[in-house]
Amino acid sequence: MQSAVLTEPETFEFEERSRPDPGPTDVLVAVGRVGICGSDVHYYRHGRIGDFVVENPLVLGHESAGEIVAVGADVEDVAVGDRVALEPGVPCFECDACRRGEYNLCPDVRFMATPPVDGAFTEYVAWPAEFAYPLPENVSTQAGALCEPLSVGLHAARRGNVGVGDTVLITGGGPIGMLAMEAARVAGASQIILSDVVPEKLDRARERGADATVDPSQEDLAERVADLTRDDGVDVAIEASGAAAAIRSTTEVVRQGGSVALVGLAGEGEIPLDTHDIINGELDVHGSFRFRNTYPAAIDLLASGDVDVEGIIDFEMPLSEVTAAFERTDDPSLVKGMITVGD
Ligand SMILES: NC(=O)c1ccc[n+]([C@@H]2O[C@H](COP(=O)([O-])OP(=O)(O)OC[C@H]3O[C@@H](n4cnc5c(N)ncnc54)[C@H](O)[C@@H]3O)[C@@H](O)[C@H]2O)c1
Ligand SMILES: C[C@@H](O)[C@H](N)C(=O)O
Repeated sequence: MQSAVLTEPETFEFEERSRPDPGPTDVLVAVGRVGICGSDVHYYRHGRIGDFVVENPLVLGHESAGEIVAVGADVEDVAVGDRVALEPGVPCFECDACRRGEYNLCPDVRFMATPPVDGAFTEYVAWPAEFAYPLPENVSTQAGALCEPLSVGLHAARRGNVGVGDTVLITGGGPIGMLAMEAARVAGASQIILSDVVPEKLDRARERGADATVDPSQEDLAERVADLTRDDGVDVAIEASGAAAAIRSTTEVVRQGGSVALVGLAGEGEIPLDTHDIINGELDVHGSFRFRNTYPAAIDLLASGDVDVEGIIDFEMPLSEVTAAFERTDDPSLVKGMITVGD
């Protein structure tokens, strides 16, 4: 099978590898679609994300879906021919985090496209059947692949305790912010404000249902939020930009007793937050790391049509053009690129 392998920064090489053999509890999936995530682009450009360093050739891509072509001897719940979305993080099931049910926090998680675990820019992937979720007929393979960033959004909305009638500010209109918006809406938010510094992202957010948008490079975010909320502040802020200024602003724009979900990763880990705002206002500030128990909900929401993920896709390109596709993601007006593998 053909695999696109990152051999050094900004270099994909195509390698002919043998198809993996599924273990007894695995499925073998013919990959159909793989989204390009910001972390893939970061590994491509820099060869590392923090402590995760690409020391050996690595297959990127962790937003994937495809069709099962073989199953291990002990697999019962899925079958050859099923189209499935692959949840990319497989935890150990033994550590304290796993036992608490917080399997996204498992220190031994094997997460696709995170060194040294290969991802899905390849023709076939063998993956535990438990982490392969069948897609109903009306959910496309593209949408199946985007269950992954949708899951990040769903987890953020859960971590931020978004509830019925809430006003929610989402900072950042990349794929995570756009899909956090979908998640906030289905969690019951009645007013969603999205901020970004790229005008096309703001247009896109309004087209996708944002009630108001703010460009913090052109106007004062806290003032706009005050205007939009009768000086109250938002109930929940979901930070999905990773920009230091946006992270800092979260505690200023949330109402007393409101909550903040921090998703975006800043280049620098330490960002000053106003602890007086947090203490005096009894703000709940939550980290939101990847996701847990979201794929079934994501697929149900896609099948019912309650959320849209396909509308964030700007382009699809074949695996053979993976380098050009990665280069194209530099355009800040684009939200999501996708790789087509196979037919
Ligand atoms: N916590 C997690 O589990 C998790 C998972 C996936 C991604 N992330 C992180 O979430 C963030 C968003 O991911 P993405 O893929 O959507 O990234 P992205 O880079 O595509 O989107 C970020 C958006 O933020 C905008 N932005 C920049 N400065 C801003 C500001 N001051 N105010 C508002 N918006 C601003 C950018 O224009 C861009 O549209 C990244 O930091 C990423 O590393 C975290
Ligand atoms: C969660 C996933 O999308 C993210 N890029 C990560 O590697 O953590």
